[in-house]
Amino acid sequence: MARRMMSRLGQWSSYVFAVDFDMNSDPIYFALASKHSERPQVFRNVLADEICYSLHVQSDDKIERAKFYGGLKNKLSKELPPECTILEMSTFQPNVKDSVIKGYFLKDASKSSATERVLGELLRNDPVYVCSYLCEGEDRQWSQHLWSNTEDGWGEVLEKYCVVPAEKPEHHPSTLNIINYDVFYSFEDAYKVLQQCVDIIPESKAVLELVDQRLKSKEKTDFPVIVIEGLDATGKTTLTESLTEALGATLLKSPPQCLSPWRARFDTEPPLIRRAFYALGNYLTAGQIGQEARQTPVIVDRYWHSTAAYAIATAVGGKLGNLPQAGSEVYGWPGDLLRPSLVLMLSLSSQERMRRLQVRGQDKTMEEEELEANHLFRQKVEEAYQRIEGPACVTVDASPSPDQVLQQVLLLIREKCHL
Ligand SMILES: Nc1ncnc2c1ncn2[C@@H]1O[C@H](COP(=O)(O)OP(=O)(O)OP(=O)(O)O)[C@@H](O)[C@H]1O
Ligand SMILES: Nc1nc2c(ncn2[C@H]2C[C@H](O)[C@@H](COP(=O)(O)OP(=O)(O)O)O2)c(=O)[nH]1
Repeated sequence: MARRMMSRLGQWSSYVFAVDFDMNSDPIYFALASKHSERPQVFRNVLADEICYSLHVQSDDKIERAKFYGGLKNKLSKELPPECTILEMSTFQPNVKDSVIKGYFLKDASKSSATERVLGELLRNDPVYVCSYLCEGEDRQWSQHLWSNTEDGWGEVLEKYCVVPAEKPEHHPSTLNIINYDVFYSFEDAYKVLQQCVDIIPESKAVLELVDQRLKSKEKTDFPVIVIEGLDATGKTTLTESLTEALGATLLKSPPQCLSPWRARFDTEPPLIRRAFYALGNYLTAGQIGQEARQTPVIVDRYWHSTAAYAIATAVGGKLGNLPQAGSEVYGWPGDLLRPSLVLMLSLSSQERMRRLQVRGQDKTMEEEELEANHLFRQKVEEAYQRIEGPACVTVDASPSPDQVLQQVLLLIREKCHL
């Protein structure tokens, strides 16, 4: 396995390695070469005399890659010495979609053999991991050595490459694998992921059986379909309930009630599997919308915008500016997913939203924790919401009283949906 991954420099000369030393700045980019092209400052300014390792998950099966990578950080944090810093790392071909291999860069200041022992154990037990050792030679040049493991520990150096600085690519590596890894743009693509999970996640079978019985949704609906979107505690539940009453509408939500028994289970899975679950939830809801919109207007509490916005914001590392540009295909609407008549996005100041979260007092979901703790994540979710098209969302100020928000929204619906 290790040989296959790093067999020939030719295969790797087109790859770049990105290491996130700091969440709020660009990664450090470096490449491998057969000889040093210039004195690489690439690490001088970030590494003292630590020993560094790069650890990748290399498998042709994307479910296996997702599962191994999903559990790896936890494993490393538990087993490595505390002086060993674990940094996100991507190996990719600049601007080549689907080319990203995710891994970790370990800066080991522990001055002990514990790190090598843990990595050796990892490589012996799971051949899906590939590990390299980076060091600075006497000539003060950096090189990367692919290590194989043998029964009694680290084996001989398999391949040695020179580490040289690499240009910052046009697109942040985390944007290269969004399609069909973080966001699914067809029923088929999402369905296939859960089909491949049946052996490792038994609950997938029950979800697929429900999805197989879903109602087929039509392109056009007889009555308007209005989706209410927004961050947690912006007032979606309050508004959707009063709106349903005011319009004599049917209230639906995504993921639909029938998936509730499995939601918490899939929330613990890596993005590839979790987002496929939510995508299938949207298709189930679409079938219900199609049926209900024959008799009444339909109000939906979260739908495609939530699925795509949270997935994109979670996938894209680093700064807000790393999000794919507006107009990118990642913000497109799935061609086979029912389109609503109107999507309203409730907008609220952070302070008022936090106040409402506290007042509500419910447990916070993992993503709510993230939204609260991480201003940058929240900004990315809000920005991604705004960039999604087909239809785009219309922003509504949710800070007035519940009744004033309701009146404002009824006016908008009358204007846009002629209700
Ligand atoms: N317009 C409003 N003004 C003041 N408080 C509000 C308003 N709308 C909702 N609230 C209160 O804010 C809290 C959150 O509201 P709600 O549960 O409707 O938000 P939500 O968007 O559905 O949250 P989540 O997405 O996390 O379920 C509740 O305590 C609710 O009573
Ligand atoms: N509904 C929905 N929620 C999603 C999706 N992807 C991520 N989330 C996050 C958003 C929220 O932080 C969290 C809870 O969503 P919610 O639908 O408001 O849950 P609930 O609290 O109403 O049951 O899940 C998604 O695809 N759909």
